[in-house]
Amino acid sequence: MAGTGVFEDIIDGEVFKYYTEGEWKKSASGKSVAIINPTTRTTQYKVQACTQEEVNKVMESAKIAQKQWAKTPLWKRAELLHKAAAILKEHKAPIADCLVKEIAKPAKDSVTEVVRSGDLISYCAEEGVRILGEGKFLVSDSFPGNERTKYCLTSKIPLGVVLAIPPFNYPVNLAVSKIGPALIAGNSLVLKPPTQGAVACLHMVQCFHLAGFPKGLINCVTGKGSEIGDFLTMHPGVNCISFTGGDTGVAISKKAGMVPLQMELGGKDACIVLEDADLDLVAANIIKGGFSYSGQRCTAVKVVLVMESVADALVEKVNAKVAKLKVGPPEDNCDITPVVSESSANFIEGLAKDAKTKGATFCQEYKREGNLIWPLLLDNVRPDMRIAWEEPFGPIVPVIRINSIEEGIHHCNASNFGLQGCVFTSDINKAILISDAMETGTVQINSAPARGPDHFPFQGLKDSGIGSQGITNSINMMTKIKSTVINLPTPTYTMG
Ligand SMILES: NC(=O)C1=CN([C@@H]2O[C@H](COP(=O)(O)OP(=O)(O)OC[C@H]3O[C@@H](n4cnc5c(N)ncnc54)[C@H](OP(=O)(O)O)[C@@H]3O)[C@@H](O)[C@H]2O)C=CC1
Ligand SMILES: O=C(O)[C@H](O)COP(=O)(O)O
Repeated sequence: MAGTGVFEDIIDGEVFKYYTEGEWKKSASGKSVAIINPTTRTTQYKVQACTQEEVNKVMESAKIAQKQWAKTPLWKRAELLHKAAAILKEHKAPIADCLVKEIAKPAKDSVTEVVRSGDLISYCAEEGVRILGEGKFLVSDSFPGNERTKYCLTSKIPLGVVLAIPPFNYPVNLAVSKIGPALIAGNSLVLKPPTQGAVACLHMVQCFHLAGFPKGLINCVTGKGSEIGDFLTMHPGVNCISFTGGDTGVAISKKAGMVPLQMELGGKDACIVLEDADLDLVAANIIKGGFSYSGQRCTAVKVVLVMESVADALVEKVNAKVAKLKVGPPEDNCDITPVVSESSANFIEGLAKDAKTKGATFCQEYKREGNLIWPLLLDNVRPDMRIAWEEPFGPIVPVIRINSIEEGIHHCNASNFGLQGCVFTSDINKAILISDAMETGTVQINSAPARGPDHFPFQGLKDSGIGSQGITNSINMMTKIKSTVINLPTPTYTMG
């Protein structure tokens, strides 16, 4: 039950509090934001609608706490992160239950997300101690015309206050993928969780609180992004923004000040299938890649580009697997659960209707009950259909038949997105050539796109993002370089 046991402090009546100064607080706004359960379509939880004044205080608190935290030994930072990871995993059940109720994530996937998040935090701690524990030592005479009279010591220092904004579909995992690197690098953290997923995030924040992090170091403000978001991202107290979500990120990148940005945005991940592909493997990966969590993954397979000669056989195999997908509530661990909101379901429906009007082959009847949309494979999709280019973020996968590899690569690269892609073939030489030609941050060979494991670099090109995530890259992105140069009166060379 949310807000009970070790989590009882985070709620007041029926409204969850926000967190700053090491305390759970009620907002002076007197307003709350309802979190609608996608399955029941009724209000499940309520969180505070924080005020701008409260954001100002949070930023000041984070700034003060960061100065002290930057003087905390790396091993101590890591120790606290390991504690938080252990507490998070210890309480995976209530946090997972929040995910089930807030974002209709299947129960077992919800538990997996929380455990994966604990593992991510611990890996952050270990990686941070390694990479932040070393710098560079440069000598001047490696540059022409110089004697060895200068020693340059460089180190990675924190940026200051990191603003973390995760999306609804991995509210815990994509929060800690920002929090862990920020903290181990010596930064303080202000988290603005997605409205759908906010209560799971607040429970996660309580785990950091119980681990004993310094007051003011970690803060969590709640409220609709459309209401409080701009005030946060344009706040002068912010020294770095790490955002994951949709087009909102593009708007933020135009409003933010002179601060480092880490943006993971939308995707239209293409799955290119060659004639020599293992079609059983392909079909299994289209199901896993295209329909997991009802397609609400930025790395979902979002368009299949299959050689005409094997298209019929592939579509038949995929349809047979679609028929076996369990559709229903997340509590029953169904494969296909309600999408996150009515607006999302309406958007998906619009794409399906457009495809229908323009002549796509519906391999299944379109069916929807509330936010629950039955899995749909669309064959004979053409480039004039919206589904060929737009990101449904739903259980609908378009198939475009191609007659050459070049045609597949062209469609993939004509997209404004460039997150991931995948190619299925038994010829590794062709796979590498195609991977090199695909303008995406990652190409998976003979498997569906995926961000995990979380220590792999993860980046979007073009409209899919700025910078690179993955634990090591995130830690480095949340630091800057400081140089100290020692000037000697006369040249000296260290002798053996
Ligand atoms: N590349 C990646 O790794 C991922 C990309 N995505 C993409 O995100 C979309 C779906 O996720 P979704 O959560 O709906 O994305 P949104 O962009 O709508 O929201 C992402 C986050 O931004 C917040 N937000 C909204 N408006 C503002 C604002 N003006 N300023 C600051 N923050 C704001 C949201 O808060 P609130 O919920 O209160 O509106 C939420 O926490 C899809 O396009 C998907 O592809 C999603 C996950 C991962
Ligand atoms: O935002 C997303 O959808 C996630 O980055 C996908 O992560 P996964 O590929 O590990 O499920």
